[in-house]
Amino acid sequence: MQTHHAVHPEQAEALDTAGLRRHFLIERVFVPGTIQATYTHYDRMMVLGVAPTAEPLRFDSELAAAAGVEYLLERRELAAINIGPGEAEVVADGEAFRLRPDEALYLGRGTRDVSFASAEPERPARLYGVSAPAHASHPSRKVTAAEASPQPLGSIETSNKRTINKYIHDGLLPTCQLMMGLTRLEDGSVWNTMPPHTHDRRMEVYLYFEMPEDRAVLHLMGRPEETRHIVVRNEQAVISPPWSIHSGAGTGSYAFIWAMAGDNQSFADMDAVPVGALR
Ligand SMILES: O=C[C@H](O)[C@@H](O)CC(=O)C(=O)O
Ligand SMILES: [Zn+2]
Repeated sequence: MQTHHAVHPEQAEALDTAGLRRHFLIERVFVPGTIQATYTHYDRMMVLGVAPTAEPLRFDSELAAAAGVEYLLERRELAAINIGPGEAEVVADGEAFRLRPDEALYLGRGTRDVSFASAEPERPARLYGVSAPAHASHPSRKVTAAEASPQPLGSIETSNKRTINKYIHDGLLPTCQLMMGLTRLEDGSVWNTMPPHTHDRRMEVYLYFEMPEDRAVLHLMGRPEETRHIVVRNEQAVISPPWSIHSGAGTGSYAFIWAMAGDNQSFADMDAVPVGALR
């Protein structure tokens, strides 16, 4: 398990490229046949890359130990989206969920025994998950792509034509903290979240994916008046501290999964930053 501590903006502004990458980039989210875990001290959000091959995978005791409990979800909730290519079979306390690519799963606090399998090991599933502390137990459930109410956003003129899908949010199902969605850019569109925003009340993590190996996203972070960039490649995640913008331009199109935890669950609670205010 990797640990990422919380960084003050004054420290971040003094970092070089390697330092920014060490603190904010999760370089290897998926390793076939394993569960990769990153513990962040931003709202204690955990980032999980679950990549079952022939054998089902379970959370090991190291993860529960990191949270100081007997089993990982004893005092936590979890949300995950299957990024494919194959279907996933998740069994949570005896309840089976089959997830096609672009389907999500929410597991409530108190879910003790969870196993993740690929329905066809030669076409494995990969589940990208986030977990945050939870004060109450809400029902576990699957969320389909249609339920995520795809919403078109942006335009060709501003190179940001994309569809935002909201999978985990309070309009659809109750969670304690977690919000999660998937935004997919159209061919030829490269910008996400420009004009950018901050939301000091919630941290956010982006997983960039659906990119060929030679593609990159120049992810923008930092206080609006002190921006920096991190070059992010396929299936890498980047942590956005509460004081930071989180935006990016790709050398081609891509998709990204955004996930948040913190003080409120109102998607519209953002502090917009006009382009003219960026430095
Ligand atoms: O706080 C919300 C997030 O930053 C994302 O939802 C932004 C996003 O999906 C997009 O602009 O496409
Ligand atoms: Zn945001």
